[in-house]
Amino acid sequence: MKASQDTKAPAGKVTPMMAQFLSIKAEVGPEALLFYRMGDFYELFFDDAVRAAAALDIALTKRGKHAGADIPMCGVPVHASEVYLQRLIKKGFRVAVCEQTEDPKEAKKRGSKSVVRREVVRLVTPGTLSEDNLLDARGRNIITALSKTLAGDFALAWADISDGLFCTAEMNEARLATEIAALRPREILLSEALYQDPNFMAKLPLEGISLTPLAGTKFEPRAAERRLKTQFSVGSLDGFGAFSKAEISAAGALLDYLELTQAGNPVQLSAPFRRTTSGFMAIDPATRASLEIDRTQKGPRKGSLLSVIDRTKTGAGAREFSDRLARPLLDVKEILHRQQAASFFVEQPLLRSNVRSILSQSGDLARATSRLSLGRGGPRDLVIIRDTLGVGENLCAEFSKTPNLGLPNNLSYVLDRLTLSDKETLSVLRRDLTKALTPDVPMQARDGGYIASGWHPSIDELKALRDDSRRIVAGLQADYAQTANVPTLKIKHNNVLGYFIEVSPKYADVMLGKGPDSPFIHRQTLVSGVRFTTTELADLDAKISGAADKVTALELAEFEAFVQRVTNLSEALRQSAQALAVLDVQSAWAEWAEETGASCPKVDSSTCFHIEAGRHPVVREALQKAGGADFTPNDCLLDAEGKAGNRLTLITGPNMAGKSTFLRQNALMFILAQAGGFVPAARAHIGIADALFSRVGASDDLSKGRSTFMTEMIETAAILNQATPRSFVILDEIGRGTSTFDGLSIAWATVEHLHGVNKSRALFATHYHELTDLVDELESAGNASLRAKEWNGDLVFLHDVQPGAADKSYGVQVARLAGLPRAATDRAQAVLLRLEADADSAAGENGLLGGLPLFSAAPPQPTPAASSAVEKALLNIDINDLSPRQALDLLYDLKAKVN
Ligand SMILES: Nc1ncnc2c1ncn2[C@@H]1O[C@H](COP(=O)(O)OP(=O)(O)OP(=O)(O)O)[C@@H](O)[C@H]1O
Repeated sequence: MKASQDTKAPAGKVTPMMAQFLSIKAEVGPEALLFYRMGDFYELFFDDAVRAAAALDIALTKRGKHAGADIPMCGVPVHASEVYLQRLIKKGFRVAVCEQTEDPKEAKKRGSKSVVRREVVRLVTPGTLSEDNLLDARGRNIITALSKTLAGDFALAWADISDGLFCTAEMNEARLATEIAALRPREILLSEALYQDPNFMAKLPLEGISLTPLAGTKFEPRAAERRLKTQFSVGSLDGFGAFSKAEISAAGALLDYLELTQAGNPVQLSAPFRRTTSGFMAIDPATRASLEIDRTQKGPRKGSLLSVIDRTKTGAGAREFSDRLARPLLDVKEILHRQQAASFFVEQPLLRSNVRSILSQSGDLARATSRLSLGRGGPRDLVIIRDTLGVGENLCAEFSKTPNLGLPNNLSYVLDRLTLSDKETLSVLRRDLTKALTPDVPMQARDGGYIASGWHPSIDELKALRDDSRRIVAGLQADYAQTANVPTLKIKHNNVLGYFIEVSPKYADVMLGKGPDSPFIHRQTLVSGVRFTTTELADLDAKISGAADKVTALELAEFEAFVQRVTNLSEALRQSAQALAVLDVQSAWAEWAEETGASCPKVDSSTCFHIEAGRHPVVREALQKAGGADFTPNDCLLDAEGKAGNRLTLITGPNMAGKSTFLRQNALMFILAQAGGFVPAARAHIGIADALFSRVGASDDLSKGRSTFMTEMIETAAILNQATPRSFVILDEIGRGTSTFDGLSIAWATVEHLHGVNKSRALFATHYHELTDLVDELESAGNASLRAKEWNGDLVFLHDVQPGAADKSYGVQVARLAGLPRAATDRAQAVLLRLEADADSAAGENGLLGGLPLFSAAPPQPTPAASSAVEKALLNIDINDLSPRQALDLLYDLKAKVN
C-alpha cells in the first residue's frame, strides 16, 4: 500500500523517528489510523491526527515540521486507549496499533540517534474485536466473508473471534440478503468486483455494517483451501463436511484477513461448521426489521422481542438465545428436542432455580479462552476458566442429587459435555489452576503476584529471599538511626535509587561530616532531605530487586505455560462453554414461560396454525408497565389446506383497534415455536412455516431513493414472488400510500394472488371495507374484525378479534382522540357523511360489486362552500377593510346569528 500524499517526504530531510513513522504508515495504508506508540501515549500524525482529533473531540496540536509545513499531531494515553479505540471503531474507523517492540535501552546501544524498533501488532476493525471492553457481553461480533465463484455460486463464511465461532453456508443470490440480515455482521469482506457493482450491493441489507473490499485473489479457492488446511492442521477438509468451492473461497479469504489483522498471529477458531440454509426459516430483511426480533426499527435492543423474553443469566447464554431467535428451525424433530429440554425445566422448578443460580457464577469461558489464545488475555481469564469449569462440575452435581430425573436427550448430552470426570486434561487444568493462582490476581500478567506459594519451588525460594531481605532492611533502620545518632532516619524505596537512607536537611551536616570511616555513602541532596546508602543496603537492594525480577520472569513463564495449555484445549473448552450456554437458554425459556404463562406449542409438519388466547409479548409488557388496561388475548385459526380453518383471514377494524398487533403477534408465534421455545398463548398448534413474510408499517427508504409507496410495493412484490403454501404472510394496509382506487385495486389483487397462487397462510389487515365482500368469492378466506364501541361520545377499543367484518372505521373519532382541532374533525365528519351517502346511492343503483369504488368511480361531489348564515356572512367580508370598531360589531352580529 502507498503512503498518503501528505506524508511523502523529500529523502534525507526527516528525523529518524519520522522516517520510521512514514515507512510504517506507508505499509499500513491511508485508510487505517496509525496509533504510533511513544512512551505512555499512542500518537497520531498528519491526516490521521486531523481525522482522529475530530472524531474523538480531542486537541489537535503540532510537532515539528515536514516538507516545510507543521506536522499535525494528537495522542491518547495508552492506559485509556481502549475507550478511544471503541469510539473510533463505532464511528467506522479501523486502527493499526504500532508498539515499541524493543527496550529503549537496547536501541540506545546502537547509537544515540537510533530509534526504538516499532511494529504494527494488530489492525483493529469492527469485526475483529476481542477485548471485553470493546464487546457487547450479550451480543455477537460477527465478521463475514462473501464470495462468488466464476460459476456464479455464492457463499458466506463467518466467524466471531471473541469466542471462536466459525461457520460457512452456500446459497443462491436471492438468499444472501436473508442470511446477512440473520447474521447481522459488524464487517463484511468481499471482492473489489462485487463491491463496485451497485446493482448487487443495493440488494443487500448493509446498514451499519463496515465493508472491506479485498483483492479478488484473496478469494482464490485453491489458495483458500491451503489456508484452511494449514489453520486446522489437516490434509483434507472432508472431515469437516463437503464444502463447496464458494464456501472454501469465503472461508479462506476470512482466515487470511483475520491473520492480517492479528499481524500474523494465528486466530483460534473452532473447526468450520457447514450450515445449510435450507434448515432454517427464511426471514427476509424487511420482515426481520418489521417484527423487531432482536432490535427495534429505531435500532436499540430495548423494546424488541428478545429484550422482553430473554431470561438468560450469562453472556454466552444470551448470545445463544439471540442466535436461536435469529434462525428458527425447520426440522420438527430438532424443534421437539429443544422443547423437551425447556419443558423439563418447567416441570422441575426447584432444580431450575438452583441451576440458574449456579449458572450466574460462571464467566465467559469461550471469550476468556479466545483472549488467551490471541495473546491478549491475563491472569483473570485463567480464573474465569478455572471457576467456570467448576460451575460445570457443580451443575452436574446438582442434577445428580435427584435420582431418576428422566433427563431428555438434549440435556444428557449437555451434562456429558460439562462433567470433568471423563476429561482428564480439562480436570487436571482446573486442578492446577486452583493450586497455582492466588485468590486475588491482577489484570495484566506483567504485574506479577498471581502465582500462589507452593506451586513453583523456585518462585517460593526467591520470594522468601526477597521477603527475608525486606525484613532485614526493615530491621536496619533502627540500627542505622542509632549508629548515626539521627532518630528520624528512614529507609525508603523508589524505582530509581532502590532502597536508600533519608535524613531531613537539619541532619545533613551530621551525616556528611562523619569522616572516611562512616558506613554512609552520599547519594543525593534534595530540598526535602539528604539521601545515603551503605554497602550492606546496596547488597540487600540488589538481592531484593534481582529476586523480584526473577519472580516476575518465572511467573510470566508459568502464565505462558497455562496459556499454551488453554490454547491446546480450546476446542474442549469451547464445547463446555457451549454446553453452559445451552443449559442457560433452556432454563431461561422455562423461566419466561412460568413468569408470563407462555405454553409449549404442538409443532408438526401440518399446514395448520391455531392459537388460543395469544398475546403480543412486547405490547403486553408495555401495557403492564404503563399500569393501564390489560392485554386482550386473541385466537387465530388458519389452515393452508383449508381443512381446519381458512387459508386467509381479512382483518378490519378501526384505527388503533389492534390490527397490526394481532398480525405481528401471530408471526412471532412461528419464530418462537420454531426456535424451539414457548409461545405466549394458552394453547398453540403450529405447522412449521418455511418462510415468514411481513409487510407491516410503512417507512421511506430515502437512503435508497425509495418513497413509502415504492418500498411497500417492492416488499409486496417479494412476498407474492416467493411465498409458498408452507409460508406465513402478514400484510397490513397494502395500497394505502396511493390514491383510493389504485390502492384498493392493488389490495384486491394481492389478496387474490396470495389466496389463489401462493396459497400461504395469511392475515391481511385493511381499511378498505369494500374488500370484506371479496372473501365470499374466495374458496378459503374469511373475515375477522377488531371492535370498538362509542360510549358517551368517546371511543372505547375492545381489542378482541371476532369473526365477521367491521362495521365502520371510526377514523374521525380517532383523529379527535389524537387532538385534531374540533373544527377540523367536525368538518371531516360532515364530509364523511356526505361521501357515505353518495356511496350508498351508487351501491343501490349498481348492486353489490357496483358499490365498490373500484366499479363505480363516481366523481366525488364538491362539498358545499358555505351553508349556514354565519358562514355566508363570513365569506362576504373582507377583513382588511374592517376597522377595529367594525370588527367588534361584526362579532356581536355573528354571535346573535348563532344564538
Ligand atoms: N390485544 C390488545 N389488548 C390490549 N391493547 C391492545 C391490543 N392490541 C393493541 N392494543 C393497543 O392498541 C394500540 C394500537 O394497536 P395497533 O397499532 O395494533 O392498532 P391498528 O389497528 O393497527 O391501528 P392503525 O389501523 O391505526 O394502524 C397498541 O399500541 C396497544 O397499546
